[in-house]
Amino acid sequence: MPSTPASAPAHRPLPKAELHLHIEGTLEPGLAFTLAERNGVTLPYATEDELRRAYSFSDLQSFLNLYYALMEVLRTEDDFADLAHAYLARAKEQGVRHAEIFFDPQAHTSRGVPLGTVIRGLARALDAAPEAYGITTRLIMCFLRDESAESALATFEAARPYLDRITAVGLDSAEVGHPPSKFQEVFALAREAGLKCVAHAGEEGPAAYVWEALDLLGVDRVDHGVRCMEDERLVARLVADRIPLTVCPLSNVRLRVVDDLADHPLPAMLDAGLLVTVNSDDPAYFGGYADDNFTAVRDALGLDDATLRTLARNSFLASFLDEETRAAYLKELDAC
Ligand SMILES: Nc1ncnc2[nH]cnc12
Ligand SMILES: [Zn+2]
Repeated sequence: MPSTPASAPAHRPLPKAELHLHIEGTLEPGLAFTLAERNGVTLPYATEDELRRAYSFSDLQSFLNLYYALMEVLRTEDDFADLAHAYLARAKEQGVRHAEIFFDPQAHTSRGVPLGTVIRGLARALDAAPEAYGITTRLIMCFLRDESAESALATFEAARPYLDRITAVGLDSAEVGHPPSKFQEVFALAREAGLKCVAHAGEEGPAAYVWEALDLLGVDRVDHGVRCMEDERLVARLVADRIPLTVCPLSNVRLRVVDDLADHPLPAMLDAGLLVTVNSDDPAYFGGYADDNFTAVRDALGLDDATLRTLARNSFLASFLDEETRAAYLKELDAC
């Protein structure tokens, strides 16, 4: 059972950017019960402990089933603002200076929660973040790949009034059987609108999906991407084009993408020259936030301080920050 750290790391964490973080995946059991009570929702678990005992996953789908079910408690603008505030407070303790945050609009609109409620609630917390937590943020709107291409297109059209709040579009949810090619049209529209593009690819799905994300969706970053290591030509392409990969080590263990953290391909990915970053994915479910992932790979893989610094540096290099802010964060890292 995951044990979410109750307090800040004992050491002083390196300044870093979090680039792969689903805001809905930061819903801790305590907040889930608070919101359930506030909104008159009955959860199918009697206590927080009972809920935590459900956090034992056999694959991505088994996690997604619980992830979508718990979203039932998120109903109002205040709920989304509280969720984001809770994440930002944790992120600050973990040395996160910049966060590029995914949200899943279709998982809310399909339950009758208007898109504007989701975006306004999140935006309220993110607008307060520089002053309240010393964290800059961006929002990334993800399409659920196990929903239809038409649903993604309708979601993008509904989001047009809010595009000034959105930096990029992404692609997540159940990967196998839902290749990036299914979403070519909506990604083309997003690029036309000036948005950046990212996609989950090569988590459970094959290296071929990473090729499609690059060639058909024109992604600026690949989320997860660990299975690129099965295709030498693909690794060469990712290295040559300096395409960042947002790797999530604790997630990969919990969702059985790797058997054990000690077997994680992260060191081989770094050795291959890939622009790798370390991130937390759904930290409430996978047992750790950003710095917990850094600490876990340090301990399991024997990474030295220089390598951890490279990972922190990569996180800023791979971000969608403007050059001036990026340079300021890199300077802060160098001085740390
Ligand atoms: N690890 C993951 N992979 C795909 N979709 C997700 N949605 C939330 N977490 C995810
Ligand atoms: Zn993810």
